[in-house]
Amino acid sequence: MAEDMLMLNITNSAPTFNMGNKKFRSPFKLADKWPTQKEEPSDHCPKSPPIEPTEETAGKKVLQTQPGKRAQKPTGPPGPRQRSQPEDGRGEDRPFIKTSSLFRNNPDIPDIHRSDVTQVKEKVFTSDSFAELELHPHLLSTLNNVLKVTSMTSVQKETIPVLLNGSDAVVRSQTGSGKTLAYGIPLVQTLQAMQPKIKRGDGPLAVIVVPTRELAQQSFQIIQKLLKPFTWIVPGVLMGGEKRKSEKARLRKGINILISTPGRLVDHINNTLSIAFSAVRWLVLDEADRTLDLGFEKDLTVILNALNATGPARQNVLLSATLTEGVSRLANISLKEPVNIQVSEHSAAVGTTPDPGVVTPDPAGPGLTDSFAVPEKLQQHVVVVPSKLRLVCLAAFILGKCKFESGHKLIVFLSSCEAVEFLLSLFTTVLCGKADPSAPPEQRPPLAFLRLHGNMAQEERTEVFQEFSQKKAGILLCTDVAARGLDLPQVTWIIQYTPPISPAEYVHRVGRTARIGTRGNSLLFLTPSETAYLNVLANHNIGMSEMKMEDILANLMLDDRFKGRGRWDSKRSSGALQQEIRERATVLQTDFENVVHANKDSVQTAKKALQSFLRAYTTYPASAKHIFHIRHLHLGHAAKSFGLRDAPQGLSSAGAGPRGAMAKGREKGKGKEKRSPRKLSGKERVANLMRSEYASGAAGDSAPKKKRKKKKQQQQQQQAAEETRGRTSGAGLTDTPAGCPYPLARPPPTRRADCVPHTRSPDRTAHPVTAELWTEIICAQRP
Ligand SMILES: Nc1ncnc2c1ncn2[C@@H]1O[C@H](COP(=O)(O)OP(=O)(O)OP(=O)(O)O)[C@@H](O)[C@H]1O
Repeated sequence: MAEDMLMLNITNSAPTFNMGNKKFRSPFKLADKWPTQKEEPSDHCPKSPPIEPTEETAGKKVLQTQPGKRAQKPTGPPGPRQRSQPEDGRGEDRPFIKTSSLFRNNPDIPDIHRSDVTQVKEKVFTSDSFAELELHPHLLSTLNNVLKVTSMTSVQKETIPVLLNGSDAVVRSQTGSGKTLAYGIPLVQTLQAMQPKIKRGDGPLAVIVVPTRELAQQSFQIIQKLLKPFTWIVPGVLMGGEKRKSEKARLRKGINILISTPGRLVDHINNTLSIAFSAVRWLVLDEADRTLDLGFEKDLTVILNALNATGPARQNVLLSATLTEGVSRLANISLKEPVNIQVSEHSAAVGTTPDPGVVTPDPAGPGLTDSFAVPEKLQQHVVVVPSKLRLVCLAAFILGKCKFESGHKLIVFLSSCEAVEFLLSLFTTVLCGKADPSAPPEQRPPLAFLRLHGNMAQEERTEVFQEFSQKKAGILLCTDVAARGLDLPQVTWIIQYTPPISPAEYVHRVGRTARIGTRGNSLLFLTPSETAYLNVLANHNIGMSEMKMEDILANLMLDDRFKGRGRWDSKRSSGALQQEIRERATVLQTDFENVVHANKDSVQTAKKALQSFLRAYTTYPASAKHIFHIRHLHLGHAAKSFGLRDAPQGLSSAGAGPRGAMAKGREKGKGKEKRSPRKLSGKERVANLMRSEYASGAAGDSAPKKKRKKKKQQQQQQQAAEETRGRTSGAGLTDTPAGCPYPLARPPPTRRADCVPHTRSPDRTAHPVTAELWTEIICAQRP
């Protein structure tokens, strides 16, 4: 990545800047960041040697300046000017900082017109009170006094009577609409009324399966509150990361409402003798589309086998904000005459104005029947940012919201655990800096960064989850492990720094804000080559307005730590302002690069983060490959968004980066003998990508290969035995309806669970599987 290079000389002033009615003084002297030439260079900030004025490298111009010399005027679109010595002579003893131009050689940003998508609407609240239901008076008072809810939400009004009636149900309603209570209330009402009274020793009467540990904890807490007056019913949570031994002890004592992640439940089914499902009357699959995903297919099959083997008639409930018709249809044929509950009005016709540039549904998309409702008070935005500018743009947005405004709580979604760790460390170092004790408190709101991803120890995950829940302001950097179900109060902004793997995941991510009728905002980052994704979202009735990158970068004008040449004042032209913004962005990028290149370890961390980003980029489903293809990425520009000055070498070995892809192509072309790995079939590819940090923490997830193989063999034997039991007990397989994913009422087809490789995706979360693909997989596996 031989970009045009600039030499910057950073002045050591701490000026003030006026914007509107805000006046800010930089809390830092820039000398805090860059030592003078007289100082010993620290690890953090290597001394830059004087550089020759101009050189040509690999056919590309490299511009450099020397103190007091004006840089050669660049051609092409305006970039940040070279830094010359300030006229007042300040900063003469500063070293020059080498940085490549951020604003050159970027792809054009296409015009995005306001979309003409009509959003699917859902009314959150009804005027009906819980008192209208015939609930136990203690349950009613718990709702009013402990949970502080009096009137029902729409989904609760529709769902509770159906479930109290004993029917199976498939429930779809928007995020944050109260689905947990929609199943929780009838569940508790039914169980408390059972005669003879439930005893702890009866074991599980209800099994609630949720995809993540945090959601398991959250659901457990809500059920626990509902059970307050009914002390004889014992709830319990089983989840990866917790001590199996203590879970086994709790299972031995008895758990009546069992909440679990799929993998950990399977772990106990396989290894805990005291787990018995003979009394189970309820099965709830929350976030059912995720749980029915191929990633959890094997786990769910084991769970259903165990439940079907001994249990009595059972009520099944499937819930999600994104149960597509395909998933519901497949569930319908497995459930016993389920009632389909869908709160949204499905009238929303999507305009198809043929103007060029207008975001319209993709005709090749899944069809309008798969439209998703998003909260009405959610303001959705998109910003198109060239790769090179992504890092500074995200930083500028965070600074704008969390440093110069107060009361903002942000969740930033990234595609890999490594990227989360990397950005946490980089932002903490560069953006937080040292607090200025002399600044008034309102001018230095804390930039509190937290992180949440699947590679963290469970204790820490729990701590972070609770800490962020209680915080009034802060930034949570996370992977999709936080995308589903989590009810984190007062989140004001959802930032999708890397686009979601599917429109459904988009809906769940943005659903962490604007919950239960409150206001919220979301911002989706796309690169110029990814803007077609807006059409895909439009196809699901998701529309948004554009935010300009320049407006986000303008937040840097509030932060004099990243001051440019120091000549700009508010009276000068807008061109000068734009110039200053660009200079500040360059200063900030330089700062990032200096931190990254401070030592070998930090460079290595950045490379790892880049590599994981590239790997995650290869996991978009085939249907989205025309938008998110690794070949569309410019490796050098992507590297810059990880604070790397150049495209790193050697990524090709992972086969992940564009170079990897290109290298393969070259090898092929030269007719080298080295054979490329066998091309995976669509099914294999999807299955390989399935496993992720959604995984349960079951032993198999982290066990070495040999151990996993042994475990797999054991599971196969066990399964074969279970199947034999199923056949002999008359639970025939032959009448399973065609296309049925999970015969919830009877055991699944022979050895189906063995057909799909059970591997972890490196960083990405599981792909949602389309109904068609699902049917294809299931049918292909039929004996
Ligand atoms: N009837 C009600 N009145 C007021 N608040 C409610 C009511 N029901 C639920 N809530 C609150 O709404 C919030 C969201 O509820 P919940 O987490 O169950 O939503 P959800 O539909 O499951 O969301 P997601 O699809 O994201 O999982 C919670 O804080 C819950 O306490």
